[in-house]
Amino acid sequence: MKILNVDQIRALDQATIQHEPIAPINLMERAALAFVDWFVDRFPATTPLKIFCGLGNNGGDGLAIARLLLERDYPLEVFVVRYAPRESDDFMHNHRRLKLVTDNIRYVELSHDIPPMPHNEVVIDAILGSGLSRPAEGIVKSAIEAINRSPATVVSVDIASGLYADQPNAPEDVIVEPDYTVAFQLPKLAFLLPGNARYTGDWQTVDIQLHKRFIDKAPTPYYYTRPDEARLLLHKRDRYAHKGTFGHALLLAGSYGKIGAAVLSARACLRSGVGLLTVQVPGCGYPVLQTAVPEAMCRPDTHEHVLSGTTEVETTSPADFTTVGIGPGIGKASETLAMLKALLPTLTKPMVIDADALNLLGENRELLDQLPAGSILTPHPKEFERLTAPWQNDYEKLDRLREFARKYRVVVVLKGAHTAVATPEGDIHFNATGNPGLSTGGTGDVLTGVLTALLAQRYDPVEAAVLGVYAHGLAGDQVAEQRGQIGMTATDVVDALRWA
Ligand SMILES: NC(=O)C1=CN([C@@H]2O[C@H](COP(=O)(O)OP(=O)(O)OC[C@H]3O[C@@H](n4cnc5c(N)ncnc54)[C@H](OP(=O)(O)O)[C@@H]3O)[C@@H](O)[C@H]2O)[C@@H](O)CC1
Ligand SMILES: Nc1ncnc2c1ncn2[C@@H]1O[C@H](COP(=O)(O)OP(=O)(O)O)[C@@H](O)[C@H]1O
Ligand SMILES: [K+]
Repeated sequence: MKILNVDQIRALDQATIQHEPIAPINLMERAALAFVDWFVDRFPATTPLKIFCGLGNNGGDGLAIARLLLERDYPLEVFVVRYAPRESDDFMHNHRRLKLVTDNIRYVELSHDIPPMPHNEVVIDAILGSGLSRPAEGIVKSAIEAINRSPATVVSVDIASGLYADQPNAPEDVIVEPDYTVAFQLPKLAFLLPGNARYTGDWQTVDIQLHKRFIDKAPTPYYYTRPDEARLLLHKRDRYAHKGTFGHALLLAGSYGKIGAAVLSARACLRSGVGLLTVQVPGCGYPVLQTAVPEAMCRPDTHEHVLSGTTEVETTSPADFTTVGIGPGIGKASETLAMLKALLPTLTKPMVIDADALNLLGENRELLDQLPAGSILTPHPKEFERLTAPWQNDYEKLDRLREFARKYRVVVVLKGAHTAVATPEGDIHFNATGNPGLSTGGTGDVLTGVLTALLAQRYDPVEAAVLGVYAHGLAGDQVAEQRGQIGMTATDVVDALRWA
């Protein structure tokens, strides 16, 4: 699913109006109906409502929503926040329509016009939408502050009032902090950024049948992966396949005290369809790995505590494996850095790089040029910062991410809520699955195993990253459903991986 910027959304609106064709006021009605369909499923018709409307089209939506909810017998009051002398045409049209069915419209011009909003009420926020062009001030600011102070449940129409859809807000900006946002058709880029979590609540999109061909043609670097889109990426298994079909992966993982990372990664790799797996661990990890993961072959490093790259019995060289995954639990010993330096120039096929392997790259940036094209890097934000430089805000972070992926021709999986997968072409795919239960040690090691398995099966690296991140988050969601987020462990996530 594409994410469009505000100018494109405006153009999309116009394209729908012209090509369908549909009158603007009827498109607004369709949007209001879609909101109301969402709303009535969640809040019974006895819920007292206060609907705050601005003077633009977001306010027009609010007025139409008010009329449609009155038809469904909700007890409600409408508050028009009158911050300017100018109203949009469709606002005025809906204002006239609403006045025909209720006298309960009040005007908020001064602070004392703002009503109390007790905890049993629902507030619908339709003050400002995607047309926000400057920070909220005056009575708009006061209304937003009052909404945020109130214990009522808040639902924002299209986007929280005061939040920019595709550019950074200043830290001092006053923005509605909703419990829910119901957005029209497409998510806004702002919804996917960690700094905006307070300003989106639980957000959803509702379909208002905007012009599909316009969306298909609109250029954008930003995508949001829906479950059906992710599932389409899954390769079918050939009836006559054998284990060679699914590749032989080499995982370089673990150090003294962190052999568990190697175990988790190896188990996840095996649960993600790899044909054969060899794991190289420091000598001390050999009995652990052979016992915990009997399906994997194990080659012990000659070094007892860290990876140095040499093995007792010289076997296949890393370059001869279908792919290599490196990083979970490896630490940053000088021997391990030496191994990485020797390894990179020998590899040509895309590989997976995680954890301390990324930190070693950050400290030895000349190595970045040696990464095989199409490799997948899986930093969390701190690791990504070590690879680049600190950023001022989430938008700058996205720019960094796109630049980095383009410059080194790699796929960067920036982990966290709505993990962002940046491609060598400079696109970013945001993930929809996962939950804060995954914020527990070892889940990143699991992801490395998953991605290594997909590269071994010869998935295109971008598809591997998008699909792997989706499946990993989905496993986390399944665990959360069965046993809750708080008790989730990385092992649970491995066991919940499903590929169907
Ligand atoms: N696109 C779609 O698919 C559909 C969109 N729909 C709906 O339309 C909404 C977008 O509508 P919109 O463009 O009228 O924007 P909205 O935010 O309501 O008001 C802008 C006005 O407010 C003003 N203004 C700006 N900042 C301000 C501030 N801080 N304080 C005070 N004023 C401020 C601004 O002033 P100006 O910048 O012109 O000076 C302008 O006059 C969208 O979110 C959705 O709800 C649906 O109905 C149908 C399908
Ligand atoms: N709040 C969250 N929502 C969704 N996914 C999350 C959240 N917190 C963490 N995760 C996921 O959990 C994993 C954590 O990886 P990482 O930080 O490397 O941990 P570790 O190194 O301990 O395994 C990543 O895949 C990340 O996307
Ligand atoms: K709003």
